[in-house]
Amino acid sequence: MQARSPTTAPGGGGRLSVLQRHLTAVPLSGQVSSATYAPNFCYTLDNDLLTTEQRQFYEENGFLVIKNLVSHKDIDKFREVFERVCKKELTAPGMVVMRDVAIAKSEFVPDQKAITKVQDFQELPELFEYCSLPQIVQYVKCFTGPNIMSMHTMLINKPPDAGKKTSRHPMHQDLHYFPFRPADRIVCAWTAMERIDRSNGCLVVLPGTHTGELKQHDYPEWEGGVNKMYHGVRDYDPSLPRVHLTMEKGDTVFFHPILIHGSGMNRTAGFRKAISCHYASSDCYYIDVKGTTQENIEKEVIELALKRYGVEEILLKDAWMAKGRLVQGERINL
Ligand SMILES: CCCC(=O)SCCNC(=O)CCNC(=O)[C@H](O)C(C)(C)COP(=O)(O)OP(=O)(O)OC[C@H]1O[C@@H](n2cnc3c(N)ncnc32)[C@H](O)[C@@H]1OP(=O)(O)O
Ligand SMILES: Nc1ncnc2c1ncn2[C@@H]1O[C@H](COP(=O)(O)OP(=O)(O)OP(=O)(O)O)[C@@H](O)[C@H]1O
Ligand SMILES: O=C(O)CCC(=O)C(=O)O
Ligand SMILES: [Fe+2]
Ligand SMILES: [Mg+2]
Repeated sequence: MQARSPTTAPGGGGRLSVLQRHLTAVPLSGQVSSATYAPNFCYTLDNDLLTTEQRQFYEENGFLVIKNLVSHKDIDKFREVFERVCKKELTAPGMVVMRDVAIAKSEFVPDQKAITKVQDFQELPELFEYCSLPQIVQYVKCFTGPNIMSMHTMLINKPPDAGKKTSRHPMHQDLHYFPFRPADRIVCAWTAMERIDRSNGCLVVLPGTHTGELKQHDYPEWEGGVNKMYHGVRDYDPSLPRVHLTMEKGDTVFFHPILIHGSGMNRTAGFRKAISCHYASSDCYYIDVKGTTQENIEKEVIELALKRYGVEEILLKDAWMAKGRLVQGERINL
């Protein structure tokens, strides 16, 4: 097992509580020397899986790519299930099948290929299997701790751009959608279902932005239209370095919910596929987003719930409470 050496936390300020937490840190199994403590780590928890270098990388950058984590066999299975969902051979309560706005608002008769994403598949065991894969969950635990809930599930099928650049996903922070905290105990696992690079719209991240605050999000002013609820960060420093994550089939990136990220347009003829799950520690607690920057997304979710299910008087947190599922450990608050 590797010894954890102290490292410098990014961002600087606001680390007092983190420090206090680590002053009472438990030594890692088998070792009692001070080298086993990680006094300045706050975005990762002590664990037996990540190397010091991997922990340090996530602490500083807010993401970590693990190569070849999901087998091609599993991915091929998820792809087949997705195709059956598109053909309406499979369905599940709460699952949302979404078309790209350019297709949804055109005269084009949509076939199965018109689907841009399937969301909330927590009741479809054939896809939810992804969220329970032991090799994913063991990494998730390094960020959330042992009580793990899946909160948000997506299979993204980024279509060939219809010419209006609507296949892009604007730069955003996932925490904008989440009425639960603390942010550091939330993590997304996102697995490439094929080779993904700049040509088909890979993930683009602004390393280190996870140390910042949740920012105001609105619809970007894009001429060609924007997909429903694809809010973007109103303003971020455009001079910040961006990293394009080229990934091979099965590679998985774990990232922090405050990390600013998006994805580019798909310039190829293929449908770029990725599957993802956002996890949170069940120790997280719900917050009231009234009076915060998240009020605008709550309003849209409430409107949609009314339109789709006829439900009134719900809060953003009620929607999340309904779709969260325990993956490991004990369900505590969420
Ligand atoms: C960490 C989380 C990050 C994220 O998840 S960000 C993205 C979150 N986005 C969502 O959750 C949206 C999920 N999608 C949906 O709820 C539905 O697909 C959506 C957009 C409401 C459409 O619902 P359906 O009833 O299935 O579709 P429909 O064909 O009957 O159309 C109803 C009205 O909606 C419009 N629509 C359909 N797809 C759209 C799209 N992609 N973007 C914008 N508008 C869209 C459609 O044109 C129609 O509008 P109208 O009523 O004719 O004015
Ligand atoms: N005009 C724009 N306004 C807002 N966001 C944009 C704009 N153009 C691109 N983006 C967003 O920036 C991110 C990455 O875009 P970027 O231009 O770096 O990559 P790309 O379009 O995939 O590839 P390339 O740079 O090779 O054209 C995506 O999230 C995309 O949605
Ligand atoms: O383009 C993608 O696959 C990522 C989309 C994304 O970041 C999101 O849905 O939150
Ligand atoms: Fe995102
Ligand atoms: Mg571009």
